[in-house]
Amino acid sequence: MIFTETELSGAFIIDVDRMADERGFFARSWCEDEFAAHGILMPPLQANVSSNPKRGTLRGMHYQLAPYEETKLIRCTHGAIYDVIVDLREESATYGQWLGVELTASSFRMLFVPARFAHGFLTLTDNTDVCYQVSAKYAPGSERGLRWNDPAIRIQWPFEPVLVSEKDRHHPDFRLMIPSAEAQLSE
Ligand SMILES: Cc1cn([C@H]2C[C@H](O)[C@@H](COP(=O)(O)OP(=O)(O)O[C@H]3O[C@@H](C)C(=O)[C@@H](O)[C@H]3O)O2)c(=O)[nH]c1=O
Repeated sequence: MIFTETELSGAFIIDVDRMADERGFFARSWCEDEFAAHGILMPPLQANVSSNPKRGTLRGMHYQLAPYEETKLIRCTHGAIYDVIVDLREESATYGQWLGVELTASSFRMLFVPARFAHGFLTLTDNTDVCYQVSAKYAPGSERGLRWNDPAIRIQWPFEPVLVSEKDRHHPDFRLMIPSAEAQLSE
């Protein structure tokens, strides 16, 4: 696999390393050793599939609180998505910043989402399927979300979504943690 770290540390774009022959190609899409070599320890505890008949469907932006923080490995298996993550690690130099990556079924490209990031996607075509493995179990009481159009984050989506769940339309305003005056003075 070919790992490219993004400007949000710990988040990787991962391309498959194709071994082609007359039948097509073979490639790994996950490998414990290769992930560990990039500092990623990700026991896949659950794998999910998300089917989206309509272009413009938006799911997100989701995360789970400790101790159920999840890493996720996202892949589009039919159609195309604009996949977005937001760094929610308060101690991070890129806290509050977002990153968007187009993932298409034909590119086989994946996005690795570190723990303590919000994640969501917008479907770019009809009949888009997304498969992803996650490193923690589903913990409904620890689920949190921020709105796709939260003014504190200002994600630039390629176009306005046409279908967003009731839950995702009503996530509360996100409050960026402002470093304390004391911490700012000591910088
Ligand atoms: C995520 C999840 C949902 N569910 C149930 C809850 C609900 O009845 C139904 C649909 O749930 P949601 O509306 O939360 O589904 P969805 O909006 O597709 O949620 C997903 O969005 C993407 C962007 C992510 O990153 C995922 O981690 C996950 O949060 O499925 C489970 O049973 N297990 C799960 O792991």
